[in-house]
Amino acid sequence: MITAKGLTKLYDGKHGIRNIDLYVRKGSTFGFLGKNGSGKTTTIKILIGLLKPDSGIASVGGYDVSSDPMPVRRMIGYLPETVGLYEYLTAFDTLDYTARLHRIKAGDRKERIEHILKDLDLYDSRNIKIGNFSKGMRQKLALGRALINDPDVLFLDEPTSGLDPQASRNIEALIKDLKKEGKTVFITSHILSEVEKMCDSVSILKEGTIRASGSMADIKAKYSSPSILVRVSGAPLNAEKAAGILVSIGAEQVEVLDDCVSLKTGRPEELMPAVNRALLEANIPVVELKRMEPALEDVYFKVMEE
Ligand SMILES: Nc1ncnc2c1ncn2[C@@H]1O[C@H](COP(=O)(O)OP(=O)(O)OP(=O)(O)O)[C@@H](O)[C@H]1O
Repeated sequence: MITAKGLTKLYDGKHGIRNIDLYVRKGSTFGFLGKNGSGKTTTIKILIGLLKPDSGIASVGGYDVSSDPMPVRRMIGYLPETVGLYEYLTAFDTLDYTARLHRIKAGDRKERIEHILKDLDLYDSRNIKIGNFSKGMRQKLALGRALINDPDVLFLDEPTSGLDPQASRNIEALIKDLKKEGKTVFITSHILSEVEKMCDSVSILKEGTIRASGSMADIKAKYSSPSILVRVSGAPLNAEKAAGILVSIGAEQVEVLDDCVSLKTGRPEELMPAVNRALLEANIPVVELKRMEPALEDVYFKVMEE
């Protein structure tokens, strides 16, 4: 649905993006990760036709973004990183204004706007001026604006940035619903736990180039490994003691976390009986012993270190 080949855009011969290749499957949710200034917004702006690349090609829904921008514009919705809303307009009028810009017919406009306001849980606030809206309400309304033309593809630049946990969770749920409706969603975010829950695949940018890409499962398998978590009683002394014992039986990357010891291993099932046995022999009571899956955060920091 979204493809990019060799996208390069340098602002001053140095900063920007270099040779970006992307592929986002129709109906999937894609996470685009990277530090501040790594080039996420630049890439999004090129993909939606707001910025011309120095070289490379991008297409959305099979249409070349540079040479065929109109069908691309019709099929996309964009939530910018910085949301600009008119403070003196109401929520309804904000969406009405955007609907008119999209030339949505007068007869369809009211129904479409009300449908979106209900979906976003903003219907009761439809006649309130934006100047009185909280940050979470503004973000939801901006998302509503991006949805007004019922786009097949959504580009969301940091959709939950600066929101409280409840507002973030609401946006997250909305994004999951969009995926269920079959929409393709391209998200940038610094909140890795959210990306992990929402996205099917990710690319990680560093200094303008992609350093890692793949499905969530593939990228975790490539850049991280599962771990074993052992909770012992009698912490902290026993936890420290347990860590020493685990190192002595050949465990790697052993870490003490309060009353738990974590160790990374590519073969947790094989190692778990040996861990249990060694701690029992040392008279350290094991309260819990379980396999932990790698987190996207582990992958991200590993890629950043390389
Ligand atoms: N209009 C511009 N003129 C000059 N340099 C720019 C411009 N826009 C972006 N840059 C530079 O290009 C690089 C990439 O910026 P970009 O905004 O794409 O990063 P980002 O990953 O979206 O960052 P953030 O996470 O902070 O939003 C940065 O070094 C930035 O300073």
